[in-house]
Order: sequence, then structure tokens, then C-alpha cells
Amino acid sequence: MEQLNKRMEVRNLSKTFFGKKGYFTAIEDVSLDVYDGEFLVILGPGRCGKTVLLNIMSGLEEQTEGQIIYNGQEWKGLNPEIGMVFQKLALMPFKTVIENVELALKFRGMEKEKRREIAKHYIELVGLKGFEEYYPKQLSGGMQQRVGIARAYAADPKLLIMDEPFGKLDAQTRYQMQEDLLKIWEKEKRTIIFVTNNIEEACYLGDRIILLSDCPTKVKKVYPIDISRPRDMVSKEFLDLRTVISDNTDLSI
Ligand SMILES: Nc1ncnc2c1ncn2[C@@H]1O[C@H](COP(=O)(O)OP(=O)(O)OP(=O)(O)O)[C@@H](O)[C@H]1O
Repeated sequence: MEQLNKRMEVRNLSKTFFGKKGYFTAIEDVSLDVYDGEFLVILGPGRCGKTVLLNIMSGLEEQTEGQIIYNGQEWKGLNPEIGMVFQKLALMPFKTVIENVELALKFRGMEKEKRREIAKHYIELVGLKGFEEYYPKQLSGGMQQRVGIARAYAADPKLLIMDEPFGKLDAQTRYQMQEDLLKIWEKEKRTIIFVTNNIEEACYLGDRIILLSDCPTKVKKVYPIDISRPRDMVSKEFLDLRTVISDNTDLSI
């Protein structure tokens, strides 16, 4: 990992909210690095502060303390080079698949022919060729997530943050999406930060796993994974890794 460029550095980040019940610290002194081109998984228990951390990394929310370094420079505010894929995608219901995928490019003022070409490319990349004119409600949950991935890719982010994108899918679809996401990433590498509370998913996907503690969130441990892909979820090395991480988690995740 040492030879790779750092895309982002999170330095001593803390976040404290003030509400009806007084002060509440969600994140405490978190530091981590994100390397160019890697598939980084952030694994932590439910409600531990993962979304707050991602929101600060992307500039949607402000930290109480600490710094975000992006490409070697301190970064404050919304970062246009970061794309997001959420569990709830908020696809535009009255727009077709292709219109949803090209929307960000339209907002940027890109001419129609060019943005259609880009949108078609990414729709094909995520395996939805032939569904360009469908509306979101005509698609399954897994297919909608594919549209979300195509939409994020089309906007050409340097860093793609995915916040529990497969959390609501049934087990079968989830496995398929994990496999397909790796294929997409291998075809067109982006730096990905993938957040999950599922240990198996983390071990299947990540180049590295950053394990977070329960609230207030701290980094418990960083696990580099050198199991070659495609990973066999019932192989000894996979199950051993899973057990090691599972034994180190704060709650049952
Ligand atoms: N604006 C806010 N004001 C007060 N507390 C907040 C705010 N946003 C988040 N929190 C609290 O911070 C904690 C972490 O929330 P967060 O949504 O980041 O968890 P998470 O790890 O993403 O959870 P999940 O796995 O369920 O998605 C929660 O206890 C939440 O109630």
C-alpha cells in the first residue's frame, strides 16, 4: 500500500452534536487514509456513526475537530470529486433509467448527444442494457441499485462513497450485487469507500477493512486483506479472517 497515493486523509476527526439531551459525541479522534484506486471497506455496528463520518468526508457535514486532507490539501465544504451511492437512492420516479443516469451531466450543461453516450456506456457496464427507457418503479431493488451505481459512475467521481448500498436487498440479490460491483470496479477502477455492518460482505469486497468501534466511534483496527479475488466465502482463509474480525467487534454485527 505504501507506494500508492493518498486520495484522502482523515486526521483526528471528532463530531459532537448538541441536542435536547445535551452533548452527544458520535465520532472521537478518528484518523484513516484512503489510497488511490483501492476498495476500502468501513465496517462498524449499527448507529455507530458511519454515516456521520461519510458525511464529513464528503463535506455534507462539518466536523467539530480534526481535518480532511484531500489530494494533499486541507479540504472544507462539499467536494465535487466525490460521488455517493446510498441505500435509498432517490431516483427520479418520472424519469427513465437513462434520464436518471445522465442527470448530473445535464446539470453540468453537457450537450445531449455526449451525455447520452456516457449514460449508455455506464448502463451497459452495470448490466442494464435494454432497460434504458424503463422507469425506476418497473425495476427490482437490485436493478435500482445498478442504476444508482451507473448514475454515480457517469458523474465521473474520483472517489465513490457507498453507504450500505445493499443493506435492503435480499440475500441472493446481495451476493450477486457484491460480485457484480467488483467486476464493475475491476473494469473501471475508482477509489471506493464502501460502508457496511456486514462482516462477510466486508471480507468479500475489501482491499482493506477499517473496523470501527461502537459509539463514540473510533478506529479499532485496520485489516489489509490479501486473499485473491474472486474470494471463496467458505474457504479456510476467508472464514479465518471473518472469525478474527468478528471476535474483535464491539456488538453483534
Ligand atoms: N444531526 C444529528 N444530531 C444528533 N445526533 C445525531 C445526528 N446525526 C446523527 N446522530 C447520531 O449519531 C449516531 C450515529 O449515527 P449514524 O447515522 O452515523 O450511524 P450509522 O453507523 O450510519 O448507523 P446505521 O448502521 O444504522 O446506518 C446516532 O446515535 C445518531 O442518532
